[in-house]
Amino acid sequence: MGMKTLKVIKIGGDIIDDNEALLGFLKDFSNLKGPKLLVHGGGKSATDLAKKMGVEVKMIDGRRITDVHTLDIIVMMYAGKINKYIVANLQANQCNAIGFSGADGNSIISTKRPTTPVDFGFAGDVTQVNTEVLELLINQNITPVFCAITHDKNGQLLNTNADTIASELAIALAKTYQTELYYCFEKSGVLRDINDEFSVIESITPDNVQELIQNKIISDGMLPKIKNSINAVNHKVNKVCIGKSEMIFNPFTYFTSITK
Ligand SMILES: Nc1ncnc2c1ncn2[C@@H]1O[C@H](COP(=O)(O)OP(=O)(O)O)[C@@H](O)[C@H]1O
Ligand SMILES: CC(=O)N[C@@H](CCC(=O)OP(=O)(O)O)C(=O)O
Repeated sequence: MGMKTLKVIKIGGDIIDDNEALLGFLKDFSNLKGPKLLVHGGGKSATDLAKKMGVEVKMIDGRRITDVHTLDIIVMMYAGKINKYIVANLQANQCNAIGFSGADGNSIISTKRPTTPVDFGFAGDVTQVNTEVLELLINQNITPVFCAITHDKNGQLLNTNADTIASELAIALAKTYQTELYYCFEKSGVLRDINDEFSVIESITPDNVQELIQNKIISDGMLPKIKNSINAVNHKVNKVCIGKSEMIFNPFTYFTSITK
């Protein structure tokens, strides 16, 4: 008997910010058959709240510099408000879901990033993913919903980019399932010209990615997505797609495919 297919789906700041879009997505997601896992960001909501609270926001290469005040804000926003709202609305659609940070079930352990060349503060690089609890749930048709928070096993919560959470989970679960990784965001894929929705790059490989980064076609928030996509295809993830969430539900949608 072959392995079951697991879909790991990541949604980002733009869809989370738009309540109607988010509820529409959660309805479609609930109707998806088969094993699935959802990862959400929420960077935009965290930035808005930080500004309201007078906490300075700094991002470098699509990653947040997380000082002690920012850490409080992101834990409240990601593991609290957003995660519980998503789980409640999956329940409203008869999708039995359970919310996770990396501390829950000891599922994702990380270490604080080295402070050179850039000090990102309380940001964690993933060192270990434990899938036992996740597999128990998934096999009972319960859907894990992850926020972008990990822990260091010494009581410290750390901020980890949501794109990285998604790829690390997809890679770790690839030993049990055929995994497919979907990065959903507001554009139709990786665009050759950021202002032209029709300029979707169909396929990106480890061979042509460097050129796209050097030519600044890929920048900002697309950098973590692409780096994590390449890492995933290099570690037995069967399929990696970047585009609008429609790509999961409608076979006629354009998107960018990352392949080996
Ligand atoms: N070539 C590109 N194609 C599409 N988006 C790009 C590209 N280069 C940079 N970007 C930027 O990356 C952003 C997506 O990253 P981010 O804002 O972190 O999204 P999310 O919150 O969904 O992870 C886009 O909104 C866009 O501004
Ligand atoms: C370290 C780091 O950058 N963490 C991210 C985690 C949230 C995230 O990735 O949100 P989006 O997917 O909506 O961008 C941040 O705080 O912005």
